Amino acid sequence: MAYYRACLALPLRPLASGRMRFIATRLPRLPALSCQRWQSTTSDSPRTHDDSHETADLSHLNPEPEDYARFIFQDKCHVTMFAGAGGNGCTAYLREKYVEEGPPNGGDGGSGGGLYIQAVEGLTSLHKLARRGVIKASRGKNGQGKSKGGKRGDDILIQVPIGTVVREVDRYDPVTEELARLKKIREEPLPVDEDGEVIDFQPVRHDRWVLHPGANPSDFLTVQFPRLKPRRQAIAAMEPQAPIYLDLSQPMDKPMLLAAGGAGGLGNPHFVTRSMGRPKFASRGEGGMKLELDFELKLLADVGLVGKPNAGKSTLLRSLTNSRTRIGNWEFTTLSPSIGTVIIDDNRGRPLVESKRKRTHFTIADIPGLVEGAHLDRGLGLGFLRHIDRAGILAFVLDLSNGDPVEELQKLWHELGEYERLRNTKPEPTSEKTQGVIDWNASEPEFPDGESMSRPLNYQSTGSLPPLTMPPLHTKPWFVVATKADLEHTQDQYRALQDYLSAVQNGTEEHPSGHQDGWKEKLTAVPVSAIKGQGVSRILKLVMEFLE
Ligand SMILES: Nc1nc2c(ncn2[C@@H]2O[C@H](COP(=O)(O)OP(=O)(O)OP(=O)(O)O)[C@@H](O)[C@H]2O)c(=O)[nH]1
Ligand SMILES: [Mg+2]
Repeated sequence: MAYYRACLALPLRPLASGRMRFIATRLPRLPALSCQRWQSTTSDSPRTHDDSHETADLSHLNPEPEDYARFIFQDKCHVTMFAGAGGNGCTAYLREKYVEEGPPNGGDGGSGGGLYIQAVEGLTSLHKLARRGVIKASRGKNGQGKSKGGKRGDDILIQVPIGTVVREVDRYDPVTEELARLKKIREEPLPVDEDGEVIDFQPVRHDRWVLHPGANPSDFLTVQFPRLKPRRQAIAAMEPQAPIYLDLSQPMDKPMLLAAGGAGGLGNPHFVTRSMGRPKFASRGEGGMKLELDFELKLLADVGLVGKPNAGKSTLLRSLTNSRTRIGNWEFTTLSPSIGTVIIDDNRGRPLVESKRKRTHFTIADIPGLVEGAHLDRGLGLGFLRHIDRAGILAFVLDLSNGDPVEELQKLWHELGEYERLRNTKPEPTSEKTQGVIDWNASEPEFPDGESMSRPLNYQSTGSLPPLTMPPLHTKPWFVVATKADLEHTQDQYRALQDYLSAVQNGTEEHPSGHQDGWKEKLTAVPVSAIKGQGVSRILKLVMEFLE
C-alpha cells in the first residue's frame, strides 16, 4: 500500500551519532486524486488490450472531462537554504569547596545542523519544496559549564523526485569570508601614527568572542584575544565542489551533504596559556552557509509522448496505464506532464510481454501538446519540451483523422530540433537577435563588462551556471503511434505514413530531424484506437524491444 511522505524537509538527528533518523510524518492512505504517478494495467482494473477489449469496460478511455485527477505540479523552484550556525563556547571555571579559583572548564558549542539532499522514488513534483521557499537548519546549542558541550543542531533533509537537477545560484560562506578578511589584513601594511610608529590596533571582534558573563563590555578593549582562524567541521570535506551542480537521475540510498553546519565555538579551556591561566573569553560558533539553489525537475520516463494538442496522447496513456489524466475534445486539455507506469509482469502468471532483462515495468510521460513555434514559447510547449529531453524513447502520437500525418511528424521534429538548437546555444543578453527568445540560463548571474561588483553572485564559483547537458534528441530511439485509427478514411493516411517511415529507414528520405545520424532502426507506425484500447499491446512489445 503506497504511503506518501508528508513533508520534504525532515529533521534528522546529528550525523555524528552515525545514524540518521527520519521523523517522517505518515499520512493515512491518500485518495488517488492526490497522486500523479499511476499504477498500471494490472490489478483489479480491466485489461484494455486487443484480446480483451470486447468484454472489458472501456468507459475510462472516453471519460467525461470532469472525471480526472487533480494534481499540483511544479517542475522548477528556487530555494534559499541556511546551514545552522555553531553554538558558542562557554566561559566557566571549576568551583569546588576549597577551590576558590579553579581552572577553566567551559564546554564547546555544538555544531550547526547541515543540509542534505536525497532523490527518492514516489515523488513527482517540486511543489512542496517550492512552498517552503526558505529552509533553515537549526543552530547548535551553546556549551555549558562543567565541560558540557552544546547539542548539535538538527540537520535538514530535502527529498526531491528522481530527475531533479540542482544548480547553485549564489552562496555566502562566512568562513570563506573571514579567511579572505584575515588574508587582506595580513597583506595590507600596518597603519602608522604621526611619528611613524606602527599602531598595533586590533578591531574588537564582538562577533567572534564571548566574554565571561561577569565581565564588563570594556574588557573587550583590555583582553588580548589570540589569533583564531575560522574553523569548519570535518564533515565539510564531503560537501560538493562549488558551484553545486547535481543531476539526481538515480534514487539515492543515502542523503548527500550539501552544506555542513557551522563549527561550534571553543570553550575557554582552549585558550589557556602560561601567561593566562584563566581566560575570560570563549569563541563564538561559526556562522552557517547560505545557499541559493535552483531546482529543476526533468521527468525521467522511459517513453515520452510527443504530439500536437488533441492528438490523443492522454487517451493513449489511459489505455496503457491506470492514469486518470484529463481527456477532452479540445486543445490543451493536459496542462502539466504526468507519468504512467506500465506493469508488464505482476507475477500473476505469464507476463504481458517477455522481458529478457526481467523488467517488470516501464514508465510513460504524457506531455502537453506541442504547437508550431513551441520553441518560441508558444502554447505550453517550451515549459515542457525539456521533459522530452529525459525520456529514453520518443513516441510521436499522430492523429490519423486530422491532416497529413507525415507533415505533422515533420513539424514535431522541427520543433524538437529548434528546441535543441536553442538549448545548446548560449543566449547573448545584449544582442538584438536574441530579444524575445527564451533565456535558457535564466538564473545565470550576469557580470556587466568592466563593472566590478562588490560581491558578485556565486563569487566562489566560476561565475556562471553550467548549461544542462543532454544527449541529442535525434539519436534517441523513436516510433510513431498512429492513433484514432478507428475513424473513417484513415487507412490511406496510415499507409502514407508507413511508406514514409520505411523510406526514412532505407535512407531514401531524409531523417525528419534533418540530421544524417538520426535514429533509423525499426521505424514503424503502430495503428491504434486508444479510445477502444485496440492495438495498444503492440506498443508494449515495441517499447520492450527498444529498452532491451
Ligand atoms: N475516435 C477516437 N478518438 C480518440 C482516440 N484517442 C483520443 N480520442 C479523442 O480525442 C480527443 C483528445 O484526446 P486527448 O487524449 O485529450 O488528447 P491529448 O493529445 O492528450 O490533448 P492535449 O492534452 O490537449 O494535448 C478526446 O475527445 C478523445 O476522446 C481514438 O483512438 N479514437
Ligand atoms: Mg492530454
